[in-house]
Amino acid sequence: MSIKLEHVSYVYMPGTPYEKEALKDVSLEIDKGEFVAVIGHTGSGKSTLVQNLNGLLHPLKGTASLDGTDLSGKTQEAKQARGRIGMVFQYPEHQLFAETVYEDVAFGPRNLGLDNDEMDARVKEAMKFVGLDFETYAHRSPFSLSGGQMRRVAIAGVVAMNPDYLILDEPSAGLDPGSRRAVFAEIMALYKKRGIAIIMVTHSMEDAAKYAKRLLVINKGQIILDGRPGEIFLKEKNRLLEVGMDVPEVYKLADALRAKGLRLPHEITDAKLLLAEVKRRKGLK
Ligand SMILES: Nc1ncnc2c1ncn2[C@@H]1O[C@H](COP(=O)(O)OP(=O)(O)OP(=O)(O)O)[C@@H](O)[C@H]1O
Repeated sequence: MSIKLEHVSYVYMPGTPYEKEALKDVSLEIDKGEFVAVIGHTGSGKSTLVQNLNGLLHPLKGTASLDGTDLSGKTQEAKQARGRIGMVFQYPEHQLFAETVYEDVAFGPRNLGLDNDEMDARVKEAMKFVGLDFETYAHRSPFSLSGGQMRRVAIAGVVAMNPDYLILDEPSAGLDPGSRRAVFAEIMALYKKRGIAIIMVTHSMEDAAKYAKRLLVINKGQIILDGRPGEIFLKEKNRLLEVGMDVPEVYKLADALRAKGLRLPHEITDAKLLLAEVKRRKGLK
C-alpha cells in the first residue's frame, strides 16, 4: 500500500499575474507503515505537497495516487481512497465547529455513512485514544477546552475515520511543552499501535530527528533530500546550510564529540541520551 506522486507540479492562480509554481516535478512514494517528516523554509511548498498527497489539491501536471487510484478522480473509488488519508491541519482547533466534543469527533464517521452504533463506538474509541475521558468531555463545548485538549479533539475526529495515513501539518505549533509531549505521545501510539502511517510537516528539526524514520527536505518546491534523518543530519549538513537550514543542536554536539575522537552512532535524537552515553563511556556517573 502506498501513496505515489509522479512528476507532480502544482501552480497557484495559473494564468494570472500572481501565478506561483509551488511544486516542481515532484516524484515520491510513501508506504503504509512509514513515519515521514517534511521540513523546509516558510513558503517552500510543504503544505502544498501534503495537500497533493491527500487529494485536497489536484496536480496541474503529473499524478497523485493511492494504490493506483488517482486521488483527483471523481469516482466512488477515488473518494474512498481520499477517505483513507486523514489530515489534521495547522491549528486544527480553529476548525472545530460543533456544539459538543461528541458532535465534532462524530462529524467524519457520520459523513462516511456509518450507522449510529458504529459511529458511537468510533467516537468513544477515538476519544479514549487521545486521552479524553468520554463522560467528562463528550458533552462539553470544544471551545471551553485548553489549546492542547482542542487539538486532541481535532485529532480524535480524524482517528475516528480509521485512516491508513495521517497527515499532520505542524502538530505541535503553539503548544506548551507538556501539551507538545502529550500530542507526540498520541501520534507515536497511532503509528506504533495502530500502524497508521504518519506524514508530519514541521519546522522543528529536533522533532523530525526524534520521531521520524524518513525525512523529506523541500526547497523552492522541490525535494532536495530524502532519507533517514540521522543520515541527512550527519552527511548532508553542508547541503542544508546551503539552503539556509541547519541541523539539530544534538547533532552539533555529537559532531564536536566526534571531532574529539568519540565514535557515536548515526541516529542521535536526544541530547540527554547522548550525554549519558558519553558519561557511560568515560566511566562517569
Ligand atoms: N492559496 C494560495 N495562493 C497563491 N499562492 C499560494 C497559496 N498558497 C500558497 N501559495 C504560495 O505557494 C508557495 C508554497 O506555499 P506553501 O504554503 O505550500 O509553503 P509552506 O512551506 O507550507 O509554508 P509555511 O511554512 O509558511 O506554511 C509559497 O510561495 C506561497 O506563497
